[in-house]
Amino acid sequence: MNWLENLQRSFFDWEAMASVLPTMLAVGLKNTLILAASSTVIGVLLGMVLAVMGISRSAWLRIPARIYTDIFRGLPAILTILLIGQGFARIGRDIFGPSPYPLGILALSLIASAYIGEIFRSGIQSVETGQMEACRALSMSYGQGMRLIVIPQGVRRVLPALVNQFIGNVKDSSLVYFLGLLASEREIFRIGQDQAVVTGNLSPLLMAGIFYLIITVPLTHVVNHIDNGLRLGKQKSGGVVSGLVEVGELESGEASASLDGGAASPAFKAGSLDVRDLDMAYGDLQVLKQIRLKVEPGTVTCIIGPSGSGKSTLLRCLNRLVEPKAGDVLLDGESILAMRPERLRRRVGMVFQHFNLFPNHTALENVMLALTRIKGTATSQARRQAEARLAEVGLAARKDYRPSRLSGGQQQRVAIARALAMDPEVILFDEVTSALDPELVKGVLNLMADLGRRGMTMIVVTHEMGFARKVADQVAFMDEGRIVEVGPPADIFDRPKSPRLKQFLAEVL
Ligand SMILES: Nc1ncnc2c1ncn2[C@@H]1O[C@H](COP(=O)(O)OP(=O)(O)OP(=O)(O)O)[C@@H](O)[C@H]1O
Repeated sequence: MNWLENLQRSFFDWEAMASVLPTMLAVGLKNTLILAASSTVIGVLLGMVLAVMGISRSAWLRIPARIYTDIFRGLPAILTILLIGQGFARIGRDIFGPSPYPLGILALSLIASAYIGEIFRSGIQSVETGQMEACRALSMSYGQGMRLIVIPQGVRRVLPALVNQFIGNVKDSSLVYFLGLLASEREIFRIGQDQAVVTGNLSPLLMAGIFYLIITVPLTHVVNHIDNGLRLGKQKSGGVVSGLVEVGELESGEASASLDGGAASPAFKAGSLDVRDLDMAYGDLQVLKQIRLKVEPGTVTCIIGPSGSGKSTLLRCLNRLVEPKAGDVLLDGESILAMRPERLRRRVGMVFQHFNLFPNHTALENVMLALTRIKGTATSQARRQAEARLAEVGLAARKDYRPSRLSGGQQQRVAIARALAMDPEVILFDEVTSALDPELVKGVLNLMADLGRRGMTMIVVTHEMGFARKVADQVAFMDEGRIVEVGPPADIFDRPKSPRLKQFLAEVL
């Protein structure tokens, strides 16, 4: 039993614990939190700068950020603290007085920023490229897209990792004691250690350990909570759609509602397009060759063809998500190459295969965002317009849902409402049903057919031959970067001329 008593005296000397408790609370806890919080705040600010430098296209920014990160992540924390705290002690005393805190905080911040910069950088780079594409298609500049969508999304994703970094700073703050703390500025560890010398046992240090756990354990639970919250999103409206059956029912009901509502809706200010000898290459790979295509106002043009024939690339040239190498495209007689891309994209909207909705915004916010931020529409008016657009696509009741709570078909209809809200003259649809479950395809195609009937100029890259035959005014067949045949659907599907189109139809029909 002797060893048990020994252990008890070493670790559980209640009197020693009770005597150290008030100092621990009043001095240690306060100072530890000051050290950890200030170094985390400075670390976050520096880290954000490092992250932006780290993803910059300029090597002059990227390389210094890399070197900084390698140094401060590679050195042991205690070495950095001693080098900064003692190396700059003289200057520190002249500027800040006798307290070693400012230099300690600086050292902790430099270390933290190297980690936080990497956390931010990976967060920002983990945002899908489609998000930036959607921003650009909504006529945002690169800077606006980064500021409004990509960086906030990246930062949200790494919030849990940032809380972990704060926990790291709480623990690393104990190293500042190596710089020799004033009595009034001792942090948790130093108080525990000093008192352990007085009492001759480890109980005050165990107490210090308990204090660290009191700070860090609840924080790890906060991390989990934040993580869950961010993943699920906040549900603003009352009803939560659950179960496949319900989603399926809503899908068909809402789709037909959109058709009914559509008939009464006003016509669009449809534009014309004239594609003239367009060439485009990715490096040495010639992807578009001498493309010529005329699109009359208020008509639907479907582009069909085998995979890799250049359909998507042609579409992307039309709103300059990629730049053609030669040729021109006239929008209502005006060269799109002479326009600012952002200006062009207000007039030529786009809907993507993978929707590219902004996941941290509700359906309504997705539709409103470009109106308020890019077009400068007043919030109340933008809200009314966005609600009307969502009603048009049959999703008025889902306006407060985030994309993750919507079915694929509903998400795609929100994406169509988002494109419509900009009042474009032309909308480009890039295989918008390819990523949908078969039972959801019909609702989206019905909506598109409805838009076509109401006079929207639409260019639709599609594998849905039934849709092309029924809805298109003209169908263009592409192969190996060329438009091989173009004409009314009846000619293309029933009287194909070229052997290549005949072969393609034989394969897909
Ligand atoms: N960003 C890119 N960089 C390099 N090559 C690319 C890029 N995007 C597409 N390509 C190439 O350009 C060619 C045309 O691609 P595109 O996506 O336009 O074809 P598609 O007809 O739309 O095909 P799919 O029906 O499979 O989507 C393909 O050979 C493709 O590999």
